[in-house]
Amino acid sequence: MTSQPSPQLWIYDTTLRDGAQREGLSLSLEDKLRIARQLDQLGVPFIEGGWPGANPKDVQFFWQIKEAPLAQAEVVAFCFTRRPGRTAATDPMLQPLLAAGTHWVTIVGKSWDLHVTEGLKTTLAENLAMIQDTIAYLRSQERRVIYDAEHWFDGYKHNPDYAIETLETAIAAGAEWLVLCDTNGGTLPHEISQIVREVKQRLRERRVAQNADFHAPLPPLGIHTHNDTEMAVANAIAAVMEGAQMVQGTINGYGERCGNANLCSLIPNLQLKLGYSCLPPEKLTTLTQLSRYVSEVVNLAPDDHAPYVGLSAFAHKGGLHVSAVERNPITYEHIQPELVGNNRRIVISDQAGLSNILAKARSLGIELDPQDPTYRQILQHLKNLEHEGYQFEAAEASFELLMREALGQRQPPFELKSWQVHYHMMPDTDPSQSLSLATVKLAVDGQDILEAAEGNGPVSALDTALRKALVNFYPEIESFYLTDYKVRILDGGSGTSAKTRVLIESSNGYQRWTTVGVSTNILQASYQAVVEGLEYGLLLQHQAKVPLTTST
Ligand SMILES: CC(=O)SCCNC(=O)CCNC(=O)[C@H](O)C(C)(C)COP(=O)(O)OP(=O)(O)OC[C@H]1O[C@@H](n2cnc3c(N)ncnc32)[C@H](O)[C@@H]1OP(=O)(O)O
Ligand SMILES: CC(=O)C(=O)O
Repeated sequence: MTSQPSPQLWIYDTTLRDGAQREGLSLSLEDKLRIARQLDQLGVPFIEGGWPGANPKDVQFFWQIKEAPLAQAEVVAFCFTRRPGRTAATDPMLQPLLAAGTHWVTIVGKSWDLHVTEGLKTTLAENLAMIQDTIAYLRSQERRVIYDAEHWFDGYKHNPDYAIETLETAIAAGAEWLVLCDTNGGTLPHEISQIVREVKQRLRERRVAQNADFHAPLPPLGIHTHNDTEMAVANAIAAVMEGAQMVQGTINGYGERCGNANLCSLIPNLQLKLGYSCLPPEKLTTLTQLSRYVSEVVNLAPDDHAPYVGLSAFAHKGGLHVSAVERNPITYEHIQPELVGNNRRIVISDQAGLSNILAKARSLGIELDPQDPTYRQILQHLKNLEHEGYQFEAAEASFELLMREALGQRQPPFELKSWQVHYHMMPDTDPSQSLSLATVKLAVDGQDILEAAEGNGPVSALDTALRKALVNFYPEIESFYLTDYKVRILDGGSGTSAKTRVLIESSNGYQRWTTVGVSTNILQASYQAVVEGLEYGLLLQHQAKVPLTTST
């Protein structure tokens, strides 16, 4: 039996145009070029680069792409129809569009009569003329045209005959794709299905009415959805199930208001669940990397809980889940994480069972004997510490140290004898000018060291004093730095004597690790997290990471 080839869908990415309409997201020219090249590598066939003429950056983007073309993707330039009362050939917006020099252009036009009369302040007939004139002019200039029917679904609900007429006009003028847009994002999947079905039927019926062949091909339909009802992905899928062949969306769902259809969810849904061909399968495995790359470039924290590509998308925390996943991953995973370039993670917390400990140990390179009572003891110790306020799911470095200690394989690089911090604040002075002084007394290999350092806060003074004391013994400490410092009050009801949790993220420039400290004294909690951060960094750096072994 021969298998059917997967039906092809055309992915149209609009991260660089509609994605950039998200509040709080701003792309430089360099950012746009970098993202375009990554999308090209991913195998996305259409990349909407921007609106040439709307701003200088978008004009430059297309120049740069002309200088150094992409490997495979079509870069598309976006624009609206000519304005009322002009001709396309003389409309100032269409000249920069042509100057962008792309093969494909996308023209957005009005479908909703209300928008024509209220938004454009023109007549329904003039709107049809704007669509016709603009597309025909661009065709005469040898451009291929994708027609974005703005507010399609709202327009169709209010005045279906007029909405259909706008599409007929776009077809007659030479549009090669008709993209139905849920611009306000308020449509639900069942409405999308019904309207797309009706549109196909009505376009065919009009052909018959015009004595044309009912079966003669119509331009294929596309879908462009917004997420105002959290339905953008579902709505795009509903349209595809009714025959839409182009799917517009953005990486990580960035976009105006609540965003656009998230391609990082949509593509795997279409390809892995519904059997459509969107990207080469080997490219799909780079989707997670691309999602994180784009969030890095746009400087927005990645959504850890994003389906498919989020850090937690395949993270297992509950002991029962981990136990089952260890036996067979499909028990709690809907796909293999590797298919989208993600990976399984086991989270350590008070929700853990022995399976979490064993799995975490394995990820550290140790095969444990499940019968060894030490692991039950580690689990109990972990649960007791979490009860006191520790949080190990965010501090895996501290958990590894805890596990090494329980296995008798922790070798602290120094012994603390004592430490003190003084905070010096003069009345009426700028707090940023105040100074803290820390002194630490340590022993390394039996040698006592006394060191002091100043800092603009007590934690920074303590951190600096520790480093000064240790740097002669461990010069690599100079490459360590703190990348994040988070404080959480655990029992606010206790006022100033509340218990505090401090999480510290450290880095050596190419690895990051997080440690935790808990105390009623914020300095003690910070000290604990700082010291474990230094110890873990040394463990990594020295490769003194002696493989752990079972103690039995
Ligand atoms: C659904 C979408 O996401 S569409 C894309 C929306 N994206 C953006 O708007 C971002 C880029 N936009 C811009 O930089 C600017 O808005 C520009 C350069 C396009 C236009 O700027 P301006 O000329 O100052 O106009 P403004 O932003 O106030 O928009 C209103 C004008 O657009 C016209 N207009 C709106 N939609 C259309 C359309 N589909 N076809 C033709 N003209 C339109 C209005 O009639 C109005 O024209 P008027 O000022 O002559 O009455
Ligand atoms: C074209 C577009 O971005 C929209 O209608 O939402």
